[in-house]
Amino acid sequence: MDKLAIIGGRPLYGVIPISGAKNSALKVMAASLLTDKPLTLYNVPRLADVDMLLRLLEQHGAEATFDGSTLRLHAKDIVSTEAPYDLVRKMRASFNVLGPILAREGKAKVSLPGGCAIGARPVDLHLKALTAMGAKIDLDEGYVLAEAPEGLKGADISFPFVSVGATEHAMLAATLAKGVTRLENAAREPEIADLADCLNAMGAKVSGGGSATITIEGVERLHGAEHRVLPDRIETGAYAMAVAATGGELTLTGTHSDLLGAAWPVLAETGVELDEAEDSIRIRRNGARCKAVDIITQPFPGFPTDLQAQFMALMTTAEGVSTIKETIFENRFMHAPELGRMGAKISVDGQTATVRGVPRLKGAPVMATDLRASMSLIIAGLAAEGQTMVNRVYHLDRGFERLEEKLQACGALIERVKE
Ligand SMILES: CC(=O)N[C@H]1[C@@H](OP(=O)(O)OP(=O)(O)OC[C@H]2O[C@@H](n3ccc(=O)[nH]c3=O)[C@H](O)[C@@H]2O)O[C@H](CO)[C@@H](O)[C@@H]1O
Ligand SMILES: C=C(OP(=O)(O)O)C(=O)O
Repeated sequence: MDKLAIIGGRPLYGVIPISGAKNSALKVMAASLLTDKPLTLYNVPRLADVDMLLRLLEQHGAEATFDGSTLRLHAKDIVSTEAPYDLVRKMRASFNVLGPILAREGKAKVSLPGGCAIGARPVDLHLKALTAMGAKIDLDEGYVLAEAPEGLKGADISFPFVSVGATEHAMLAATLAKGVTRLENAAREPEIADLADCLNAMGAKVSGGGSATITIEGVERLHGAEHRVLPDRIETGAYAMAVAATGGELTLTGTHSDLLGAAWPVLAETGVELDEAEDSIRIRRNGARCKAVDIITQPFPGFPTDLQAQFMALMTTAEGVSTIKETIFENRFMHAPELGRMGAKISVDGQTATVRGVPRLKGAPVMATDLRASMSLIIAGLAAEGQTMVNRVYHLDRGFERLEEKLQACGALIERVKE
């Protein structure tokens, strides 16, 4: 298992190009199963999760060609309606092939999903949405068996709470349903609007993507299209927090501040200097320590749960006491004890962590527990005095494209140790 060795305590200076968003790329890739015509996607990040989903799509019959960050997918025929455990268990988004296969073929058998172990993460809202559209759903030996031999039909679906995955799943399935589907209390994450744009380019009739009410008028068939994946807001926020922690100045290109929702004003409150141009943002901290700021994770446009771990790393050396409340996932503080190994003062009580800032962390061996937690350890390692060894970096490879290369170009001493 690879490790990352970091010698910390150096400021970051330079330019980091932001990749396409993993959490959008995976959903628009699943959309390719809705049509027998080619879908060309630009700005697709080369990540372990993308490779894993490609293997799943190929198993269903899609042909895939990757050229740089351009991915061409062509699911001319669906040769298998079954998504096996081994290809679905590692990643949440692979479950979203269920809706497209069911909508196109009238049946699907998909393993229950995996993904980061940050909570129970049931899929009841996904299944209720598909059931409301007329699917007959059974669970058997860890698989969801879904049938809709006459096709799916439009439905009014009101989600009891916001779910990104369930909103996307319902949108994907509803594009080919007979009649109109209305989603209430839909997730408003930027990736939802991106998926709606991609589906519309394919001939779907989706309106309201990115708002709490989404309407999908079903169409007979979808066609080929080209779509550019939006920038990764979590990668953007993570590098912004990295330079806030180490000091220095980074320009992040191919991204913009609107994607960060509440994380942008929160960063400003910590005292870092923020600037933005049309297609880039600049973050600078020289001298004074960051100030402690309290946050509560919320669905977009609130502070994203996927940046909570990275923000906690920043707060470990801030001036003052910060409280961090996690409201989306019940088990997403696994980085706290790891940060503690480096001298961070964090106490966790249920869903709230209290971080008492210390002037400096000290490098230590630490264990990455999930994707975003891993990035928090990288940030802490970059800011800490001495060497940090981050174990289990395969989590990072799921979601941060060319991480070492991007950081090395800005002066970080970070190396992959192959084992
Ligand atoms: C691949 C991908 O895009 N993953 C993102 C997606 O995950 P994901 O789509 O899994 O997250 P959801 O928004 O669905 O989850 C929100 C909450 O709803 C619960 N829930 C969800 C569905 C359901 O059927 N029943 C249920 O109870 C979850 O356990 C969680 O507590 O959004 C999360 C919230 O922004 C991000 O952290 C993940 O990075
Ligand atoms: C939690 C994440 O991924 P997944 O939903 O696949 O576990 C993530 O992207 O932070």
